Amino acid sequence: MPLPRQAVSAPGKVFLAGGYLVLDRAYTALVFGLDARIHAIIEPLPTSPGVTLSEIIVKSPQFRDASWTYGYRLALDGGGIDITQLRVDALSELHRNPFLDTTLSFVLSYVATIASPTFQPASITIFADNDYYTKPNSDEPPTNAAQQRRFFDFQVPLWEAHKTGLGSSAALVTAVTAALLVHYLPEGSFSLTNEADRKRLHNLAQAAHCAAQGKVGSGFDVASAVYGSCLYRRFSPSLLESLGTSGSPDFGARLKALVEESSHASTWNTEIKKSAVAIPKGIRLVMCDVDCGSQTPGMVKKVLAWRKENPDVANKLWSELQSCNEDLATKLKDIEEGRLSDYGALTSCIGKIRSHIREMSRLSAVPIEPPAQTHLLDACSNVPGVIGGVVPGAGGYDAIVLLIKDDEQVVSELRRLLAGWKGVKDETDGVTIGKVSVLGVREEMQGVRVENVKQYEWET
Ligand SMILES: Nc1ncnc2c1ncn2[C@@H]1O[C@H](COP(=O)(O)OP(=O)(O)OP(=O)(O)O)[C@@H](O)[C@H]1O
Ligand SMILES: C[C@@](O)(CCOP(=O)(O)O)CC(=O)O
Repeated sequence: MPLPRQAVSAPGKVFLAGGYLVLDRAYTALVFGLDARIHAIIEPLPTSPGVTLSEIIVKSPQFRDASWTYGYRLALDGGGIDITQLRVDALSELHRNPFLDTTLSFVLSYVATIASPTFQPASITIFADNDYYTKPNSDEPPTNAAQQRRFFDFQVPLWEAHKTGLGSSAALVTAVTAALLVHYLPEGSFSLTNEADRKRLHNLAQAAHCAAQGKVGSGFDVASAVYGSCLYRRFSPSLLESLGTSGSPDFGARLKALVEESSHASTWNTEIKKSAVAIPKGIRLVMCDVDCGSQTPGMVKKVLAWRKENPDVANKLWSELQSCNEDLATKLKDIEEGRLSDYGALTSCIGKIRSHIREMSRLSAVPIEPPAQTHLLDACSNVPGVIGGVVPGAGGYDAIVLLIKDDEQVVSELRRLLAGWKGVKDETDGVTIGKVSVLGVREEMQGVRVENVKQYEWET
């Protein structure tokens, strides 16, 4: 019997408070899932009668040249499943997508340890909600049918698309991992609504995402893709140290132990508190995309080097920032649960967070909240109904996030302000921020979920 066509989706994120601090387990992050999701639809790949293929095809139809064909086979010495990207014809170029090939090799290696290591060929289609990438000429009304579809046709290759920083790779890895598990694990042995199974998904997606990135970050983006909005404390990076690379002897067994936490050494100490976060009724998040962009890895390195050289100053500043961040989470919950009604308390809390972040920027000489973003945040904060805003995550010139009264009038006022926004040139680093646009996304509490596959029928 052929396996059914199934779909899952995972949310993007906005990192409201705790950037950099969260790299150290002593601190936490306040992360919100967004209603912009990455969808993965998986189905058997039809083959001619009598033909056996070991092939998985992944397509991203919103982009040009975005089709990846993989062959798979059992590696020697328990090394898991080897994945090889195949050239579909002699003339086509091979465009690698490390997030896909690493995810395939990790998930199939894991499945092979608990089910049959022979996999039926499959096809996976990826759709990303439009706000993950800046729309070309987004101020102009869509001109053709392709651009009016639910999933916009960006008409460029993926590497030319401008990301808006919503965590596309983490949502992609999480959605594809979940789709493969739902498809290949024996019926009844995995469900996205079962807590223990979500944990397995989290562990596997974190391991694959870190391997694809070639570094172990805090993992907040994969955690929010799996669990949605949460207060997050990272796992110890040493957990992943002994995993080794896919294909190395006994990789499959080590991966299984890590995913299933079968020993003390492979038990994840991640903390996810969903009950500690809320965006109260009457308030919403708004993201404004700044068409510029920063180099997060370089910024992280510099901030960490500054902290290492100045531990006393840095730790004092980080403790103060942590308590402001905790205060913000508490105040949001207090409003949500009726213990506080004054949004002014949130405004002052956000003001304190920003002033600590600017101090960290100054001391580390890293443009976390650079003057151009200060100018933008201040102007937005003066719009009636805007409670306050920050540079999310690593900061820089990527985007800003605002907490506002949940009222269309406030969004319209913001759009009016930003339509004529002229960034000032930053004297320190010479950067002028480009166009700023309000994205359509807002917060969402729910993490990864199964989707009704019928909704994509007219897209594929
Ligand atoms: N729609 C898609 N289809 C296939 N692969 C995608 C898609 N969107 C993103 N990716 C993969 O994710 C990579 C982008 O990941 P990266 O970590 O650089 O960005 P991000 O996660 O969106 O950024 P940020 O952490 O700033 O939010 C792409 O190069 C590609 O490999
Ligand atoms: C700086 C850091 O704390 C956050 C980076 O966040 P973002 O990719 O800018 O959303 C790094 C990390 O947590 O891995």
